[in-house]
Amino acid sequence: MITVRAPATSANLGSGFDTFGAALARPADVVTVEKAETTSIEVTGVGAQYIPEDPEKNTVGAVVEALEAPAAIHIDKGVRPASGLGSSAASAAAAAVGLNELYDRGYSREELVPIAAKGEAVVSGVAHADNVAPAIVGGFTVTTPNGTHGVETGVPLVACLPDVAVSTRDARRVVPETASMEDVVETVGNAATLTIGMCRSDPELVGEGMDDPVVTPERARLITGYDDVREAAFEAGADGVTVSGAGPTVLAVCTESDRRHVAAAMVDAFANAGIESRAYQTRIGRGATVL
Ligand SMILES: Nc1ncnc2c1ncn2[C@@H]1O[C@H](COP(=O)(O)OP(=O)(O)O)[C@@H](O)[C@H]1O
Ligand SMILES: N[C@@H](CCOP(=O)(O)O)C(=O)O
Repeated sequence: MITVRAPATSANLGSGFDTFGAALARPADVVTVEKAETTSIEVTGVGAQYIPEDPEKNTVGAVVEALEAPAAIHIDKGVRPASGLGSSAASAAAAAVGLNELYDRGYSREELVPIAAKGEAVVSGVAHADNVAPAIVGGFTVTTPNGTHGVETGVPLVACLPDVAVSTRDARRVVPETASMEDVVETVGNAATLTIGMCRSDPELVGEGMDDPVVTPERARLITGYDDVREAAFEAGADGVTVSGAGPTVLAVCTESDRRHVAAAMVDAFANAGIESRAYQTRIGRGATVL
């Protein structure tokens, strides 16, 4: 029997749609896998009532199939589903790492990324790998069809999760199909700035590179109170604010000394908009860990 903890993740980080991702030090899913003749899945924890135990519908089922690794699987959810915090990816990433070891398949962490991404196609229709990559590899990751590259960093973050659900499948429908050259140039500049910021563990530079004129404005419309929460976070000292993944979590980057104030300001702003929320005071952390 093998138990793996895989972290929540924040994808896109504004300027890196379907490409950038960051592992969060908390929260996380804990997945236990044990060899079995046929696959069974049991889910407990946060939002378990909304998660299918049918292997055809759960993200870990696609991983079992890809690795040809039938197992009795227990998922203890720490990452709420439909959160924008890579909930579906956390389970898939933990299962990929656990089953690879259980069946001695010999894949490297980077090689497990496209395998775990097959689970994302089950829930959102697209095998986007920007959540599973940091959940498996850790740190800040850049994932393209050529593979995943990551850097370790401990940049402080606040992930403020409002008490509403946004499904990634629905939120992908509002993504524009085209962008102007002006917007492309701005996005490339911001993405490059953010990447240098991550390499230097510099929250100010990361925040400067988080803006995106194409996808985020459309996604933000799906989150009641977004503009006020963003403004409140900046007033409390945040260096950058964006939608985490497909939302509804709002992600802020800041210095460690400002993190508590930023978290409180974001929760207050959501409350003023009539929405309860929970702010995770966290940082960029490690990928999946075998316990
Ligand atoms: N192991 C799993 N963990 C979380 N959600 C899962 C899992 N398997 C299937 N799902 C489904 O995936 C959807 C949540 O995924 P998604 O919309 O991508 O949100 P998130 O941003 O939290 O990953 C829900 O409909 C949920 O039932
Ligand atoms: N790039 C994807 C990321 C979805 O992240 P999630 O945490 O909301 O599942 C997208 O933006 O659709």
